[in-house]
Amino acid sequence: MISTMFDSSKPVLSAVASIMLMQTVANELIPRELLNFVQSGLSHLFCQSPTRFTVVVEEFQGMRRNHVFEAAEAYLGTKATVSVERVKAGKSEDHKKLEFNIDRNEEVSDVFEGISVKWKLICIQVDKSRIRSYSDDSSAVSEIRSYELTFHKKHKNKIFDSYLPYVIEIANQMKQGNMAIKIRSNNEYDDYEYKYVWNHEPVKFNHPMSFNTLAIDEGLQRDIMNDLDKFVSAREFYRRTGKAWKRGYLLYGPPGTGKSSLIAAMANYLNYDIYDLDLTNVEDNKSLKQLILDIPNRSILVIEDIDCNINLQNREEEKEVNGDNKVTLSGLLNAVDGLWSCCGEEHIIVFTTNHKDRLDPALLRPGRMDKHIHLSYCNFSAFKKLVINYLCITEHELFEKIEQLLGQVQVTPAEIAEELTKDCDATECLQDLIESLQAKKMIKEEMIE
Ligand SMILES: Nc1ncnc2c1ncn2[C@@H]1O[C@H](COP(=O)(O)OP(=O)(O)OP(=O)(O)O)[C@@H](O)[C@H]1O
Ligand SMILES: [Mg+2]
Repeated sequence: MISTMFDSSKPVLSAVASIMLMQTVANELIPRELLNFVQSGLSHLFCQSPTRFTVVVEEFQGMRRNHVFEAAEAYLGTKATVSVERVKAGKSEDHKKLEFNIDRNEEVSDVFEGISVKWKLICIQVDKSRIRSYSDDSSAVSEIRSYELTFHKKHKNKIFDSYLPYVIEIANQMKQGNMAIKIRSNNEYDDYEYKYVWNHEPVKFNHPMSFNTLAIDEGLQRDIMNDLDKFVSAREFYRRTGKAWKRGYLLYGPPGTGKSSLIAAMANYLNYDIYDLDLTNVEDNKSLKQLILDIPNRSILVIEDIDCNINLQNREEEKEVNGDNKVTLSGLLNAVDGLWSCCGEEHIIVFTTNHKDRLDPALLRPGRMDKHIHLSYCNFSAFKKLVINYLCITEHELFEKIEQLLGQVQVTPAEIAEELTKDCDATECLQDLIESLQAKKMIKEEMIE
């Protein structure tokens, strides 16, 4: 709840006298905590300058936490470390970084588009037995907290229309950035609904793959990263054009070329949660719709091996083959295209396949998946990246030979990674790799003959 207080311009003597008299009476009759609360409000009212305007942001709206309070708390935490002398620090298991909060009665100054504002955390101690408790547990609040935001009253509109929304937006971004990535899959059977749902307890996504460790062609990597950057900063574009803020990627290529690794790198780069959809656990199109609707903003929906996961190849036949009770390709396309056009924001959809040629043309049509990314066999630039990751070297006399062989045989990054993880020194690893590449080359030559 945000409430506002106008400043009184003139402290009036008689008013003060009345207050003193009331105070004496009140001391006798009113609980001390409530009195403190009233006193603090009154003194504030009389001491402020006539040009100031104050917005009070209370921690609770009825029984619920106030989102503006939470946003202010997160936003001011970062400001506090530079502008006040005492902060509170904390970190929970779900968070990647430390979080800071300002302490009670601390003031934090901020400047927004040339407007100076002041925030203050007001805490009123109360006896738990005398107030309605905000939570059931024994650590129920024993103080009433609120932030007071004070500024020149001529900036009232700007503060309401731009500054407070800005604080909320920044707090949201910080919250997203600080949350550890989670992965969910639809492998939890709901005994009441008789179907699989997203597992309630998400698993922490600890995959270390990043764009620094992913070994793909440098140009391709730059292109993908630019595409992701453009996507996340395009809120205004999507709003203006009325398009759903989502982007679809089709990753295709042989096994072991890094499709799943690229998904992990994307999730780590964007800090998005992963929703790994197993189509074999989806009963019908209706369940699919529900699963997709349940995916929150800033998530990546992954459907791996789309070609062999389910019979999605031929839409003409799908009615006869699947009837109405199964997931069909059009059901999938409608769920992805239709639903997300009206619900949610910042969704990325990734399909992977080893056989792009087996996919229904409806999936490949321009505009369906925004970007088709071909992950292929290892070239020399990708190899050098793998060597840096696995052997921590950037140069070696055997590189020339390897570069030559990589131009002659097809080998996946996964196969090279396997050679480089052998328990031996760099030279031995590279020699073993050369031998295996030469063996591949011989097999290839024999097949041609
Ligand atoms: N481009 C790559 N960069 C770094 N490591 C890679 C790359 N490709 C594969 N690897 C290594 O090989 C392993 C398997 O790769 P990954 O699972 O990403 O392949 P995939 O293309 O998804 O294969 P599949 O088609 O079988 O699902 C990874 O765990 C990683 O160690
Ligand atoms: Mg994979």
